[in-house]
Amino acid sequence: MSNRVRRGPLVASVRRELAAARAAVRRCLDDGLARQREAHAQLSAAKASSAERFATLARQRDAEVSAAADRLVRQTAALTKALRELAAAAAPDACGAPWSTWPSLTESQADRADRADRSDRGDRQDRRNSSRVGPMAPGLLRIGELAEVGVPALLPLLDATHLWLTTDDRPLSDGVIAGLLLRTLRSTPSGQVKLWIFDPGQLGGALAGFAPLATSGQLTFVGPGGLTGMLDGLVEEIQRINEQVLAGEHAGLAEAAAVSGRRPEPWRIAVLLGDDTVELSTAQRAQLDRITRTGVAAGVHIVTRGITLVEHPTVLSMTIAAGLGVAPGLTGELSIALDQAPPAELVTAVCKELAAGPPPATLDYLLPEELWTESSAECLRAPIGEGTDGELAELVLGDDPPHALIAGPSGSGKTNLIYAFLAGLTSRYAPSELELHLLDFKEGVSFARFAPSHRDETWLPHLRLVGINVNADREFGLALLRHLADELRRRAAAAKKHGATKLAELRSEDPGGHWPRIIAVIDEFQVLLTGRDAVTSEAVALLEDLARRGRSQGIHLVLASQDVTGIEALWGRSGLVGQFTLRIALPKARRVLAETNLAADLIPRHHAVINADSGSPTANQIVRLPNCGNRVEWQELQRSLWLQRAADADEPRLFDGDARPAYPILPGGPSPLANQGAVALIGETIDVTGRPATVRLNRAPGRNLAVLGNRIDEACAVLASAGLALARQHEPGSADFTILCLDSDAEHAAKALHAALPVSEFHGVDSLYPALLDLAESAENDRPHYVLAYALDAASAQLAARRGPGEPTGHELLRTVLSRGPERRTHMLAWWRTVARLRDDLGGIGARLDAIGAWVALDVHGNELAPLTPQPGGPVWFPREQRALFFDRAVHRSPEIIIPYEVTL
Ligand SMILES: Nc1ncnc2c1ncn2[C@@H]1O[C@H](COP(=O)(O)OP(=O)(O)OP(=O)(O)O)[C@@H](O)[C@H]1O
Repeated sequence: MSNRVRRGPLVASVRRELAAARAAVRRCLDDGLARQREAHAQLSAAKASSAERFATLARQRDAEVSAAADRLVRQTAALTKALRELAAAAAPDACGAPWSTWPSLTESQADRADRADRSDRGDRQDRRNSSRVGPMAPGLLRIGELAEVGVPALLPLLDATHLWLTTDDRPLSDGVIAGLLLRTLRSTPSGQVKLWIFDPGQLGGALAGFAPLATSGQLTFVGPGGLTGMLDGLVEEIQRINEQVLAGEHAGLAEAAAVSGRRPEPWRIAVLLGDDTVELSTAQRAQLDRITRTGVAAGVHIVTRGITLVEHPTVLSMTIAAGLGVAPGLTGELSIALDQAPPAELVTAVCKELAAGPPPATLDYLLPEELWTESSAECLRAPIGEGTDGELAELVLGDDPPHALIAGPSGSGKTNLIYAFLAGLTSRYAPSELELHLLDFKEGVSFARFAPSHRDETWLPHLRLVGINVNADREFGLALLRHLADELRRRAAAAKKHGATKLAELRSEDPGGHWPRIIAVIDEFQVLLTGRDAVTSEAVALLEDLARRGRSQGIHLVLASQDVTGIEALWGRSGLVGQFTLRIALPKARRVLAETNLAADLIPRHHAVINADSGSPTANQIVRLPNCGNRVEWQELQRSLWLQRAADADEPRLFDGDARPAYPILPGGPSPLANQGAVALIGETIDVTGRPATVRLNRAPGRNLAVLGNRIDEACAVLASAGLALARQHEPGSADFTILCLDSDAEHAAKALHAALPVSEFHGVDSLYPALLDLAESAENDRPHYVLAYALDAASAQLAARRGPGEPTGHELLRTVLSRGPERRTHMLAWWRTVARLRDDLGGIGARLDAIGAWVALDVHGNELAPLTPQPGGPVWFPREQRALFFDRAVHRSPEIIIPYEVTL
C-alpha cells in the first residue's frame, strides 16, 4: 500500500512535467512551423525578385568595367604622350628625328647657303657664342619604337655604352648601326667624333655611305689585316688619355668636359662588323676586352655586329631577330620595332656636309664693337681666329714677342691669316697708333686691295707703303728695310733724348710726338735672301739690326714664307731667328716650330698653330681661322676705316713691280736754278718714295748721258722723259733742243718728242754731219742746248767717212761736242745700241770714255759695262725687262736700278 501511496505523487509529478514538456514542444513546433512558413514566404518572395536583381548587378558590373577601360585608354594615352615627350627631350633633333624630316634631304644647296648667309649677318657676339663647341655628349639615339607601346626606343651611346648586336639579319642590323652613327655625327660638333670601320666581309661596303668622312680624316676604313693595328691604336689612345688628359683628376672625359666646359678629346667609335670568317686572335681578343672595360671613360666606344663583347656594365647587348630587336638591359622583355636604315643618299649628303666642316666664320667675326679704341703704347694685340676653348685667339706683338714668322705651304692660308691679323689690327688701332708696310714677293696682288685703285678710291689709312709683284725687285725689299732702319735710327735718337728705353716710355715722355708702332709684313721674304749678292748681305744685316733693336722702338717684322728655304735662309743665322719668338704654323708647315714640335702636321686645314715661345711644344695654341679673303667684306671694312681717316691723311705709296710708272707731272715750272744745270729725269728709282732718277746737266766736263742697249721703247722713253723734264725747267724759248734720229724704228718716238719740245730742230742721217758741225763750232756759250740722239751708232759709217782735206770726220765732231759741249752748256743725251759701238764712236779700243759722265744701261750685261764703271769687271747686273741700270759718276758709288717711265707724247 504504502508503495502505491508513495508512487501516486511521483506519477502525477511526472505526468505534469511531461505535459509541460509536451506543451513546450508543441509551442516550439508551432514557432518552427510559423518560421518555416515565414521562410517559405520569404523564399517565395526572393525567388520572385532575383532575376531582376541579377540583371541590375550585371548592369552595374558592365558599367564599372567600361569606366575602367575608358580610364585605362585615357591614362595610357596620357602616359604614351608623356613618354613620347620625354623621348623627344631625351633624343632631340638629329638624335631622334625620323629620317624623312632631316634637312639635308629637303633643303637645297641654295637654301643652305641662304641660311648660312643670314646667320653670317647676325649679331657678332651671338655668332661667337653659337660657334662654341659643346662639351657634352648628345642625347639618347632613336633606333625604332617599342613594338607594343608605340613609344620611341632610345639608346645611349657616347660617354655611356658599347653596343653589341647579335643578329640573324645583317642588313637590318647594319641599318641600325648606320642610323646610330649618322645621328651621333649630326648631333656632335664637326670633327668631334672619329670613326673606324672594320668590315672584312664587305670591305667597307656595309657602311660605304660614310666614305666622304674619310677625306676629312674623320673616318678610317680598316682592312682585314688592320684590326690589330686599330685595336692597339685605341688602347694606346685610352692609355694616353688616362695619363695625360684625365691625369687622375677626373673619372672620365665626360666629367672633365663638364668641369672645364670644353671637350678635350674627340669621341672615338670603332665599328666592328663581324661575320663567320672573323676570328679574333688571343691578342686581339685581349685588346678588345681592354677597350670594352676601359673605353667609355676615355670616350672610346665599340659597336659590334657579331663579335662578342666581354660582360661589363658599359656593354649594351641587343638581339635582332625577325625584324625585332630585344635589348634586355634597355627595355626588358619589350621588343623593338627597328627603324629602316637611313636612306643611302641622306647618309652620303650628310657625310659630305660634315666632311666639308661648318661654314667658316668671316671677317666681321674678328672686328671689335667699336673702331679704333685701343692704344698701342704697350703692344699690338688682335684676334685671328677661334681657339679650341671657343674664345678668340690673339696674336700679340710688343716688347715680347717682338716679331713673327709665319710658314705654310702654298695654299695653306698664309695670305688669309695675314688678312685676318690686319683686319683685327686696323679695326682696333687708329693710324696714329699703327702704321703698316706690306710687301709681297710673290706674283699676285694680295695686298693691292689696301691701296687706292681705279675701281676703289679707298685705302687702308694705316698703310704707308705697299709693294706687290716685287718678286724680281729684291731691291725694293732692300729699300723698305733701309727705310725702316732710318726710322729706327730716328726713334733711337728720340728715345735717347728723352731717356726712354722702350716705346711706351718714349710715348709718355713725348706725348706730342708721332710714335705709332710699325709693322712690316714681308710675304715670301726668302726671295729677298736668295741671291749671294750685295742685296742679300745688306738685307740680312738690316734684318738683323731691325730684329734686334726694333723690339724696343716699336718696329715689328712679320715674315711669311711658303717653304723651308725661306726659314732655312734665316736658320743659319741663329741670332736673327731667335728674335722671331712668335711663330705661326699653318697646316703642314715645316720647321717654323721647334724641331720636336709636330703640331702643324696634325691640324686640319683652315687652322693654325700659334706659338709665342719660339715653337716650344708646350706653347702651342690651335686656332681655327675665319675666311678673311672676301673682297666685298674687306671693301666694307676699308671704307668705314677710310671714312674715319684724318683730313690730311696721305695715300699710301703703291709699288707694283708689274706696272710701269707714268712720267710724273712735275710740280712748278721753269726754275732759275736751271741756269746752274737743269735736271734730266730718266726713270723712277726702286725706292720707298718712288723718287725720280735724275742727271744734273751743269757745265762740268762729262755732263752727257749715254743710253745703252737694244730695247727701242725703253731707250726712247728715257730720252723722252729727259727731254720733257729739261724743257719744263727753262723759260719757253730760252733753251734749244736738237733731235738726231738715225734709225727709222725710232723715228716715230723722236718726231713725237720733237713736236713736244718748244724750240727744236730735227735731223735724220742726211743732215747729221752739218748738225754736228754746227754744234761743234757753235760760239754760243750761255744758252742751254740739249742734243737728243736716237740710235747714234746707226750712223757710224757716215760719221767715220773721210772728208776733204782739213775737214773733220763726223766722229771727230761728235767727240768734240761730247767733250767740249758741257762747258758751253751743250749736252748730249745719246742712245747707242751697244757699249762696243759707243766705244767705236768715241775712238775704238782704248778710247777714253770720260765724256760720258752718266749712263743708263738696258739689255746690257754687267761685264760689258766695265769700261764705264769704277768697279773692276763691271757691276753685277743681269738685264731685266722694264728695268735699267743707271750710273752717274758725279753722285754714285755704284749703279742703281731704275724703271724707265711710261711717257705719253
Ligand atoms: N680660314 C679659311 N677659311 C676659308 N677659306 C680659306 C681660309 N684660309 C684660306 N682659305 C682659302 O684657301 C685659298 C688659299 O689661301 P691663301 O691664298 O691664303 O693661301 P696661301 O698660303 O697664301 O697660298 P699661296 O702661298 O699659294 O698664295 C684661298 O682661296 C682662300 O680663300
